[in-house]
Amino acid sequence: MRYVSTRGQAPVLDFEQAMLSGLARDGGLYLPESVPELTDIAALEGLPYEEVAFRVIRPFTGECFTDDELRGAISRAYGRINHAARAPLKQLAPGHHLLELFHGPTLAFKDFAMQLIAQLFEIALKRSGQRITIVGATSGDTGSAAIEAFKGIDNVEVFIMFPHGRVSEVQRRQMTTPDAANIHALAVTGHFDDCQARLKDLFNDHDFRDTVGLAGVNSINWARVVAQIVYYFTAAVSLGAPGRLLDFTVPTGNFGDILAGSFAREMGLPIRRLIVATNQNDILHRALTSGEYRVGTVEPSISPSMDIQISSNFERALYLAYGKDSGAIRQLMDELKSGGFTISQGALQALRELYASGRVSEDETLAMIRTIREETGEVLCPHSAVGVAVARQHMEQGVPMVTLATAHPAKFPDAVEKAVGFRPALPPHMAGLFDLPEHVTRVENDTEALKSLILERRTN
Ligand SMILES: N[C@@H](CCOP(=O)(O)O)C(=O)O
Repeated sequence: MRYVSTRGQAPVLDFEQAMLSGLARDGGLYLPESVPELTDIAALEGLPYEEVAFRVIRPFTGECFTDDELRGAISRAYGRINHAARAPLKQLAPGHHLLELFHGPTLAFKDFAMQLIAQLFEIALKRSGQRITIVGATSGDTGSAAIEAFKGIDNVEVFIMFPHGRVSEVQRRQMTTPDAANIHALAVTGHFDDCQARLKDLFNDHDFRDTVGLAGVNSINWARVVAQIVYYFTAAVSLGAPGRLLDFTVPTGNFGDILAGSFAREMGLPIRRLIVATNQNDILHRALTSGEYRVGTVEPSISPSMDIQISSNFERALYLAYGKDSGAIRQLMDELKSGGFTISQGALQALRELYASGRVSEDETLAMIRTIREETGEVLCPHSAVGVAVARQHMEQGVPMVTLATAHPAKFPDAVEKAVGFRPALPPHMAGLFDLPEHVTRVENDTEALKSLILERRTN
């Protein structure tokens, strides 16, 4: 299996090289050259999550990992998800199902990919003896998942940038309280897009990149996306796939999770539509409805993990919609530097054949948390509530809808309390979170300052 960059000017790599590279050297994102078809989808019915994961991921890894290595990594990763089904499906209403992705150690869907790639990184680095520096940008959930997955792993130093004052207190404490020598939490002055832009600056400085052995664990890393394909299969098969069409609604910020759904469809899963659910930071909804991808100001919201305007993985969706024309993608990404671009009619039509979208205000999000609590007793996190609200706008008779519940409500107690009048309890393994000392460094939104800090702090 070979991986190519969306911008067409970086070396073609295998899975392990693409995983360890993160961003391609031409600034693009890696994608598989072709997508393997999963032939016997019906046979997945009733299999343990780990077995489905192996069957879905295996075709993407090529010769990079033996079957035993991959099975071992999967089993260690998902052994940490605190639910027998790993990604349980709950019925919210007739025809509407919630896919709970928050039973992992950091209570967000990010654990599904992060736990696995940490295992794969460890195998690869042990083999090569290479030492790497992971730098990540987070609006709240990716950072804590990365820290939890990579803390204490040999040969890996981790720096996570989060926007100062713009993540929930639980998310911040998850990143600042781990006391591991290889972890560095950085509170950046600015918003998530600033953090992600600085991250790309670091990758695009090839001298710095090579000096520190830079690696990325955001969903710019293809390995993140591939691990997230799995739960589309487990959910769909338990609802009757491949014999039944279905829709998924995905709370969306950086477009990685929903993009994974598009690959599940390419592999043969009968997904009719993937519905992008956004909060007031609605660039994706605006792009899909108007064809104009124009960057606005990032507005803080009660669903902070989706407070994103420049959605990294949309580049992969555009590459596919433009018929893999990397020249066109280079041109669009150039225009993005001055604020945005117009999607061509052909590409927009291709995108709309698969994606629909909706936007939910802050009040609608709170109202949906309340409504679902009243109707079902379930308490949703604000991101999942955005998803459920948009899903309800798009439901069609006879087509089951699955909404991804991306985080546990206890990560966002202020928003939940505002909606339903109480603060959900953290699970027992996180009970001491508010008593632990925090370790965090304040950093300006400045690439050179970041480089100096990383060079000074790294021990590898
Ligand atoms: N919503 C994310 C932002 C980064 O997304 P990623 O999927 O590219 O890592 C977060 O919570 O950090």
